[in-house]
Amino acid sequence: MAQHWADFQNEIYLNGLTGSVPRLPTDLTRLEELVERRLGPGPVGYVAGSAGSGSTAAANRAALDRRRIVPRMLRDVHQRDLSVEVLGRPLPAPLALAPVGVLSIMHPDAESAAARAAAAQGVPFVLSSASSTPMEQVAEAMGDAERWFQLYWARDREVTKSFLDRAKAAGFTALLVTLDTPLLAWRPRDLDQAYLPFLHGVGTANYFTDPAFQAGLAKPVHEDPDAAVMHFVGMFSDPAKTWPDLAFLRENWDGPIVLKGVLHPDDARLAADAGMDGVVVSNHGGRQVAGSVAAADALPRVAEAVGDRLTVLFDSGVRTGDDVFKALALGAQAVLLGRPYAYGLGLDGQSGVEHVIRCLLAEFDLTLALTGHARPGTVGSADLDLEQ
Ligand SMILES: Cc1cc2nc3c(=O)[nH]c(=O)nc-3n(C[C@H](O)[C@H](O)[C@H](O)COP(=O)(O)O)c2cc1C
Ligand SMILES: O=C(O)C(=O)c1ccccc1
Repeated sequence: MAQHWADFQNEIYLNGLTGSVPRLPTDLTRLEELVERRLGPGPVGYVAGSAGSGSTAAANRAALDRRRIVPRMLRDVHQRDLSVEVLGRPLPAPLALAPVGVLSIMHPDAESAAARAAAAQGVPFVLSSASSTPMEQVAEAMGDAERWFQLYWARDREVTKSFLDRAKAAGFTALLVTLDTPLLAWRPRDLDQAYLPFLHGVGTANYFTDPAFQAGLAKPVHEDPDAAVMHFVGMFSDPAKTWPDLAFLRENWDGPIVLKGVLHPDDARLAADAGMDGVVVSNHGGRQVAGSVAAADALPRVAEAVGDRLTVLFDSGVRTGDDVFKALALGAQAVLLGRPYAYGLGLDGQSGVEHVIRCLLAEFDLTLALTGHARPGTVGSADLDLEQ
């Protein structure tokens, strides 16, 4: 598999011989501006936006930028292998695509295109509960790649049970339960543009096709779609949940369960005590708590607390191959990527997402090589400058 990313490096480099530039930039931080030009301010505002005045999203970047890598020399890096084991399964690289809801605002093929891209590159795709396409349909697009399902833990127990049953039947193996969104945060960019896609029914496909959800409606969805949307808004998450409630999920899901949105080491310990298999250290890409600790600052503290008991994954702010490297050095086993692949989707559908995955992993592969590593497993805190 390592060869695969190296082939892409060669392909992009050899373009230089013929002067043919890549279809999309290889610096993934440039995609947001391009997609804004293509799709306008509404959809991009929703994806790029974050909580409050954006301080958490900025802190996520600052915490990654602040860490500096100290490269080592003469360590035989001519052959590299990016593969890792996560939740007991082999992955070709320490990367998965994060659950991103409402993807049809970026591209009509939405989650199916992103899932096909992930499958083509062999990386897991985490399907959001709030997808624009029903989970059964996306699962069909996923081929042999790992299928992970993100659960918004609904107020209605019957809907949660139905989602778990459907996800199981559709071949999803791991469950990521998002804890940081009991309510949607104050997001001025969306409020000021009056752009809230789910109020128009985008991202409700799993709910509107669900018999348990339908049972809670006075009239069928097609007879009163506005009432169905309001029902979704009121029940998709539940601010009354507490730690003992996790027993219900543990009883109703056979595969690994990972809690997404853990930032405090004590919460990570509670996750382990509740029989969970992992955590995603994440602040939802800065979209939930304005003023929150940067995810990369929380990561080493969580890894220190539970790294020997739980799988520790990371997201929020990853944009480059060296960010992936830094996350591993801070204690993550793999990272999830959010906005950049949504922008790739907006610019060029499935191939745009594939471009993003290939660029990120080609750059990560080079970062490994240039810092003296032949595989991700040897990366650790000794690779970072302790002064930072
Ligand atoms: C437009 C958008 C929608 C999202 N929807 C979900 C979702 O449905 N479920 C979820 O757990 N996280 C969701 N997230 C958060 C991502 O899973 C992830 O935590 C975040 O995007 C990572 O940060 P990054 O975008 O800086 O990579 C969403 C993020 C964005 C940008
Ligand atoms: O926008 C988000 O961050 C998110 O998680 C979400 C929640 C509900 C519907 C769509 C997206």
